[in-house]
Amino acid sequence: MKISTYQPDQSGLAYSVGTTLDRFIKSKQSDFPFASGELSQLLRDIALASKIVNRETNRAGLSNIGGAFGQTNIQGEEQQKLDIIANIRFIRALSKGGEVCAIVSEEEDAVIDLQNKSGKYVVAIDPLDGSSNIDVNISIGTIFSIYRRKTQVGSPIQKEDIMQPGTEQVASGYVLYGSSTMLVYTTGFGVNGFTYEQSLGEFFLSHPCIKSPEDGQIYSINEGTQDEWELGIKDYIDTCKSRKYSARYIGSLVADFHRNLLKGGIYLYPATQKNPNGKLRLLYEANAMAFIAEQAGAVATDGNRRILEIKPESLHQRTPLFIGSKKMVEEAMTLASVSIKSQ
Ligand SMILES: O=P(O)(O)OC[C@H]1O[C@](O)(COP(=O)(O)O)[C@@H](O)[C@@H]1O
Ligand SMILES: [Mg+2]
Ligand SMILES: [Mg+2]
Repeated sequence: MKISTYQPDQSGLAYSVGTTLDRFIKSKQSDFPFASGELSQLLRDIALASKIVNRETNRAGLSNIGGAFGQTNIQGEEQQKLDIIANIRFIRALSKGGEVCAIVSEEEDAVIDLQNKSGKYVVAIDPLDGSSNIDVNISIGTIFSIYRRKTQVGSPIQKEDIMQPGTEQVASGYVLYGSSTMLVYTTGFGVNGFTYEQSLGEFFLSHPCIKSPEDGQIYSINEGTQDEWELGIKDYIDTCKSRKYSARYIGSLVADFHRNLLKGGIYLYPATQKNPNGKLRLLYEANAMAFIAEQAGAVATDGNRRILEIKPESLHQRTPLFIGSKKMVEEAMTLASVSIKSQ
């Protein structure tokens, strides 16, 4: 009887592509000396909710879940039905999972206190990112930030549990509902991407140890607001154009960020007259992406400082966001500061 010894994947990567998310989370627990499995469970809860939202987005055109919901959120934005559905699905999964004590959501005016006496974690979430693209079958996403609460577990939720700078995140990530569905996250030990295999209902490791190129030739900005940009931003975009860089703007932060993270590029959403503090929200958009960016060797700033160092003052506060390849963001910021000095 012939016996051949199994030759495991020779890629030399710590984790062979094809590892399930579950196994990966389990194996990464060793990164945390005092790990008790709660963060792992929380990541699984987010993955579960994203599978359900993925199903809803895939069939949005078939069922009556496309279109507006007929009410606006605290930011005055018209909520889409899928915004509401995603919000409900994630809140339900996080509350059922039992690891979370409070949730900050783009679609909720106030902090949701889950009355969970044993929950250690606070989650800030953008249940559906890129809402303007929902009904036109363009990539959309979900963005999440995870913090450990600061006050005693079981005690009433305090401001200090919620208003934490991005440097305090224990994990962050996003789900991209695109031509394929991906979950990309970090726990502070690098960035890994998982692709959803619909027929098996599993996320598989497809992009281990993501590193963002230091430089790139892609810029992502809504040029429709260029008359309102600071001089330096205009100069930088003109420089990109003079170098024949590619303009790529999907209008979904998750999708624009993901492309630029892998290929090299910069996403810019500066202050405008309509959004004097920028458009993106610090707690559940900018912080999560900034943590991922920095863990992948990229950069995220509001024009003056690291996004992660901003001390939050209000739940839905906005911030200008310049995020992407190190050399590109640094150059954009240099031009911006030069123009400010010359004014
Ligand atoms: O339409 P604009 O002004 O270019 O803004 C697009 C940006 O706004 C957002 O849609 C805001 O996120 P939401 O869709 O979650 O509100 C980002 O995804 C996107 O990058
Ligand atoms: Mg968003
Ligand atoms: Mg949203």
